[in-house]
Amino acid sequence: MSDAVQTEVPGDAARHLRDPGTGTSVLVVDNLVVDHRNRTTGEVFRAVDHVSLRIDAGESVAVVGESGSGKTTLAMAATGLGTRGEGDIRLLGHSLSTISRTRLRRLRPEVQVVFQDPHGSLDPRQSVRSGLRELRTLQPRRTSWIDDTDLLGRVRLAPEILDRYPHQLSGGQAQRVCIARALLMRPRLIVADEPTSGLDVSVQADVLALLREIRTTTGAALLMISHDLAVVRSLCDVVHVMHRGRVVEAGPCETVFVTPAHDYTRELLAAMPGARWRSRR
Ligand SMILES: Nc1ncnc2c1ncn2[C@@H]1O[C@H](COP(=O)(O)OP(=O)(O)OP(=O)(O)O)[C@@H](O)[C@H]1O
Repeated sequence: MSDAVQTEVPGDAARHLRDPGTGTSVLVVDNLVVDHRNRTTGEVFRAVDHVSLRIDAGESVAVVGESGSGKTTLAMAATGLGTRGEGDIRLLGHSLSTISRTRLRRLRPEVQVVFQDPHGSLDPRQSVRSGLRELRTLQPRRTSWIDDTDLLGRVRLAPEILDRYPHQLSGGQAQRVCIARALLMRPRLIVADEPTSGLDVSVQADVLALLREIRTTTGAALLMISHDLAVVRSLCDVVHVMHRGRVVEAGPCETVFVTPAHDYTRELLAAMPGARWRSRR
């Protein structure tokens, strides 16, 4: 597999993609193409168009772009959770095109996804406690490192939450429960798909701080999907800017936000002036 470079990724920003793999990559995506077919008309829509990216252990990588640019399709295909597509994907050292179903199943707990709608991610019929019990039954060894009370403490929730059902939780509490469930699995990669956009502004910063803390304390890599450059700025090392299925610019956040090379990135930044960085030098 080559370390493919998007030809349209400019100058220094491409360096991250050109660097040879260090052997510690949790995810390497090479030239991914994903098409969606409209079931009624049969029309094919290219949602991801020859995209490459790499996430090393402990690294925090963002994919930004407006709604419909293909971010979620990319993340789901790259982690083996969505439409497979064409191209080479190596997840935790395994090629998704040749991996056996059994091995992929074993790999699943290593990749945890936190979605935009926390209530939609939780089973409404299960209390928090019974939801955690179910995960523990499925993965007894992996989950034995922490008890429920300490786990909730890690996401700053009181033990009383254990006996609540999803409808009895605020959006922020429900998202913390989702993060706790992900954390329980001791994942090597957390995919956060717009994890704060469904939440009140007042709790968004808390959830971001929590994700940052979890990254630091567990060493898990993070793939952050967002249309919000301020969120990316607060959490990520590297950003890939997606536009109509293609990565138009990629590189360290500071480089991309201080000296954006592509018109589309400049438009995104102009729409959100607070996200623009001044050089730290
Ligand atoms: N299952 C599907 N079938 C057909 N088209 C799809 C399917 N899933 C996504 N699409 C289309 O693919 C394109 C990319 O969608 P995707 O959800 O990946 O974008 P996104 O950047 O994550 O957008 P959003 O932020 O709104 O979720 C969109 O035009 C969407 O309508």
